[in-house]
Amino acid sequence: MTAEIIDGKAFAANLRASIAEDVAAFRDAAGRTPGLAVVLVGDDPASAVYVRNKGRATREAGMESLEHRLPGSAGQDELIALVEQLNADPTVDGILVQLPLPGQIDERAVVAAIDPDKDVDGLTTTNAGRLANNMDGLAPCTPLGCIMLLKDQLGELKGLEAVVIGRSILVGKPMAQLLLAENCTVTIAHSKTRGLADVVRRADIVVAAIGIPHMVKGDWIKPGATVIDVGINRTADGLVGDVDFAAAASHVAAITPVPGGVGPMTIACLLANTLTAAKRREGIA
Ligand SMILES: Nc1nc(=O)c2c([nH]1)NC[C@@H]1CN(c3ccc(C(=O)N[C@@H](CCC(=O)O)C(=O)O)cc3)C=[N+]21
Repeated sequence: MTAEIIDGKAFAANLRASIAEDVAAFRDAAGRTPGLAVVLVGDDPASAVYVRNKGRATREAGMESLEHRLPGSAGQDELIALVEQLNADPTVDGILVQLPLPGQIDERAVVAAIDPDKDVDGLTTTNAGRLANNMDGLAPCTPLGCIMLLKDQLGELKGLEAVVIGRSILVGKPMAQLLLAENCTVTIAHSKTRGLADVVRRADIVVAAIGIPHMVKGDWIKPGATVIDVGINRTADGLVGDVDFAAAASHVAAITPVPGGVGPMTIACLLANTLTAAKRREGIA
């Protein structure tokens, strides 16, 4: 058996094209263009590349990209003042503060300042609470993209055993919530989980979001399982995921590659969330 390689890049390209059509319809209905503000503090080169890619994708979808840069020495009050200015700006539908932030800034305080209805990263406690309560809100982009790939691959997810490895606020926890909303039986495993290999062996769906290159071994994964690899690790061998891809690919049903899997979906879902936020602000379904 050879695994199907899930083409996240192609799926994301289709999604972006369909968002671009919806953006055009939004512009006709609302008489304005949806806007995404991206805030970058400092000059970390990897963050600068991500921000540039997000800006390009935003414009390609026909939306306005507003980029704000603050020096790495910026204070927390200065950053929060910028967030509040963006909250009040009627042309801004989505606000993304690129993480991580420099050490002198409390990320939690900055995220808490974002208007939850513009929180296109889904990081505020309000949006986490909405997700936990099955209310309309904005869910984090990476888990949203993973769910789209899983539904496309498997159709109905009801009753499947899903194991999420990782419990971050950005990926692991919201991923588990979204899988639960799809009626999966969900286990969240993490660095302190005992017998991790045997926990993972139960899974029909494995979502790996640990941040350790090739930590998940091929023989941890049940034959015929579907594997979503969220890891993006820069190593001497280039960009690799959290799953030992070659070993898993021999017996799983389907697996996302790194790069070209989840990463492009994250950016496409950021655009989707921005359009969702804009429609809600305009009272368009
Ligand atoms: N507030 C905030 N929100 C984020 O969503 C956020 C963030 N901060 N900080 C950094 C991480 C990282 N991130 C990625 C998005 C897309 C790719 C992506 O498209 N990756 C390509 C490869 C890119 C490459 O070659 O480096 C792929 O996997 O195919 C990767 C990483 C979003 N992040």
